[in-house]
Amino acid sequence: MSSDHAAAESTATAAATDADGVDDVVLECRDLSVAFEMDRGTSRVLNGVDMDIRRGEILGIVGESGSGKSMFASALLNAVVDPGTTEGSITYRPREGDAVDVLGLEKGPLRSLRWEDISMVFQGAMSSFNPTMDFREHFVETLEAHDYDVGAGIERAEELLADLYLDPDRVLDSYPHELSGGMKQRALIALALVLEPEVLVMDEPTAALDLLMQRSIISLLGDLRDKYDLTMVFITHDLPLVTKLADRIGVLYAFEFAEVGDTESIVHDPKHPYTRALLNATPNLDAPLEEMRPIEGSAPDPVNVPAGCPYHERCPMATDECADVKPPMEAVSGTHEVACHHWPDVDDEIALSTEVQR
Ligand SMILES: Nc1ncnc2c1ncn2[C@@H]1O[C@H](COP(=O)(O)OP(=O)(O)OP(=O)(O)O)[C@@H](O)[C@H]1O
Repeated sequence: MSSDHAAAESTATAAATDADGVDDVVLECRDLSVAFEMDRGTSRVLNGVDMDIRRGEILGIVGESGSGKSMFASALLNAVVDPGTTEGSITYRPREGDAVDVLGLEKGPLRSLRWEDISMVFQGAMSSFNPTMDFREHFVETLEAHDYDVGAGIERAEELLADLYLDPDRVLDSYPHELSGGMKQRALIALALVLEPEVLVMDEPTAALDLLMQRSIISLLGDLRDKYDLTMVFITHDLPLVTKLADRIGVLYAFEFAEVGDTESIVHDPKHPYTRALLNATPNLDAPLEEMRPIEGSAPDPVNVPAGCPYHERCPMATDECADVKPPMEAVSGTHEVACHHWPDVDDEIALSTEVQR
């Protein structure tokens, strides 16, 4: 790691070094911010985020609605919509070749990077299929637009569709309205992988599906990661769902990471009061209903994030210090970090009422 990176190691990045000390980072975000200028002020919808995404991992990103999850996903691909501005840096380190400054790319190379290196399944993307084209035409169009060999690409599409437990011939010859939601979503994942990207970013990919289909797609994603050596970023508001898949989890609160750690630590030993609240508010079929605690208050407005710790107005542990001083990210362990002044006391102060099943 170069010296300019070393300075940031005390932030969410240390948690990206695995137990063996391996530090093979595929996407490195530093001081990443997204802002929109509004009549009533600057809306900072991602606020100076540091994150290292390790090659081959599945990173889950969770948080309430409006916490900045989709903005983080869009920023990773330098795909924030106008008039939003993205600042900071994102470095993509391919397996082979030079590092790429994602935010500095011109239009053409950025377009290639987006499908060929870092691919994305956007929220609600299922409805973006062209209803007048069958799935074969969708695959061919994507392959041709990137100058890929169509024959070889369709073979890969067939393999991917089969990996996703779909009948390749049937899907390729079907129109979007002829497939169920679960089948369409799997076809979309195959399309996102047809150009052999190294990283797949998924924003709420299973939100529109029933519970059973969600669970089966989750297990298929794990298989795909292993087979194709993928790195995945899985964005969701559904903490129990992501614990079934992710190696690490980043908890976003008010456009910043409140806590980042290996999944075991986040689920069984969370140190941020917000993560505890999120877990305690999580519906769990095995837990008694009276143990569920909705999170009181509402998420901050991006134009008016409170000073100090952004969570202090909702936090049962907040003190004057929390209102005045923003807590830095601190290491709980080599794979777990939290931004809270009072994390050493959280075990005594906020009980975990429900046990999330992994
Ligand atoms: N085009 C836009 N212009 C201005 N503000 C926006 C725009 N798109 C989103 N925002 C704001 O950015 C903030 C973060 O939104 P984002 O979509 O990232 O949240 P999220 O965590 O993904 O929520 P959800 O789970 O509801 O999708 C929100 O306050 C939202 O209102």
